[in-house]
Formats: sequence, structure tokens, C-alpha cells
Amino acid sequence: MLKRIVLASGNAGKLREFSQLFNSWDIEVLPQSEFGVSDTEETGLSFIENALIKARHASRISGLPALADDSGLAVDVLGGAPGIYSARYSGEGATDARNNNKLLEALQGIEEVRRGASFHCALAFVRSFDDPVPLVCSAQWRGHILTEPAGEQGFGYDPLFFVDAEGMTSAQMPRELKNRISHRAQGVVAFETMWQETMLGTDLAG
Ligand SMILES: O=P(O)(O)OP(=O)(O)OP(=O)(O)OC[C@H]1O[C@@H](n2cnc3c(O)ncnc32)[C@H](O)[C@@H]1O
Ligand SMILES: [Mg+2]
Repeated sequence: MLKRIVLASGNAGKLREFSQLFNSWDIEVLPQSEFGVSDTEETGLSFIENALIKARHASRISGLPALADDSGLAVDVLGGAPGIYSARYSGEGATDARNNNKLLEALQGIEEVRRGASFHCALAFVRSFDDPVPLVCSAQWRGHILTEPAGEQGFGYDPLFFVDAEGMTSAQMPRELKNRISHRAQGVVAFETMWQETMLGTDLAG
């Protein structure tokens, strides 16, 4: 039996990263667009709640198990903003460029030591839309926000997110490096551990 799960995301940057993150997995992970799943309203108040909403929605429409990622950037001095609103920070018709500009404006005049921030990633997996025991995990990645963008890789806030341990922004990292250390990479490692502990021997995991 072919083991397939739906990846409940419409974000091209995330989908690209997941295709690399899951490429050694023996389960086929297919984007929700292949099943006609469109975005749903993210009405939760936490990354975890939104990840669950997206996973349940994709599973309901596709009839398959689904995995969702809800992620975002939390800036210390902004009280954790934009947080769960990262994708819509600059309002209606938000783009990565407008979100980044709004963030730079919000941090204008703030010195480097006070520009600490974390990327958060919550992953939620459901076997069916009404799964009462979803697999849920989350991870964080620490950095600080630059005063101007640097780097062309990645997506979203990557050009402003400077990782001190690497001496570069996540948009300056080769794809393979970001995919080894990012919030999403750490989340996937945690998820795979949970998967092995709970799913092995079930129909889905073989
Ligand atoms: O909900 P889906 O369909 O997955 O796509 P989305 O872009 O709306 O995704 P989120 O709701 O999880 O919002 C996450 C936002 O946080 C930012 N973000 C998350 N992970 C990031 C990363 O690895 N690098 C840069 N920005 C990231 C980026 O702006 C995303 O749009
Ligand atoms: Mg979203």
C-alpha cells in the first residue's frame, strides 16, 4: 500500500524546505494543492492551534492523513509580535517585502542587543480530520533582527534574521545548512521521533 500524507501548506518556501527535510522518509508527502485544498482561516491563538486547524482542514478535504506547519517570527522587544500573525503582519495583501519593511520600521532606532528574536515552528499531524490524538510538536530558533536585509535564499523574514552562531542571516545560508538547524528542521526531527514512537506498526507507518 502506498503511504501518502498531505502537507497542509500553500507556502512555496515551506514546501521547498519540506521536500528536502522529508526526502529520506519512506512516506510520500504531497502538497495540499494536489488535492484541491485551499487555505483556511487561521483562527487559533497559538502556533499549535493554527497548525491543528490547518491539518484537520486538509485531512477533511483530501480524506488523507495531513501534516501542517504553523510558524512565525517572535521579536522580544515587540512582545512576541508578529508571532502567529507573521504572514499577515502588513495587513491585506501582505507580501514578504512589505512584512519585512514593517518589521524594520517597528524596530527603528532599537540597538542591536535589544533586537533578539525567535522563529517558532509548530507541527501537527492528524490521521483523519477528527483525530482525537494528533501528533503535535514545536521548536524554536534564536537570532536577531538586522537593520537591513541580507541574502537571497529562503523566504519570509529570512533576510532579516541573523543567526550569531553562523555569522549570517538565514537567507545567506546554503539551503542545506538552514535545513539542518532551523526551527522547521528541529521541528521535523522532533516529529520523526514522535512518529517512530507512536506510529510504527500501524497501517500508515508500515
Ligand atoms: O499557512 P501556510 O499555508 O502554511 O502558509 P503561510 O505562509 O500562511 O504560513 P504561516 O501561516 O505558518 O505563517 C508563517 C509566516 O512566518 C514566516 N516564516 C515562517 N517560517 C519562516 C522561515 O523559515 N523563514 C522565514 N520566514 C518564515 C513567513 O513570513 C510565513 O509567511
Ligand atoms: Mg498561513
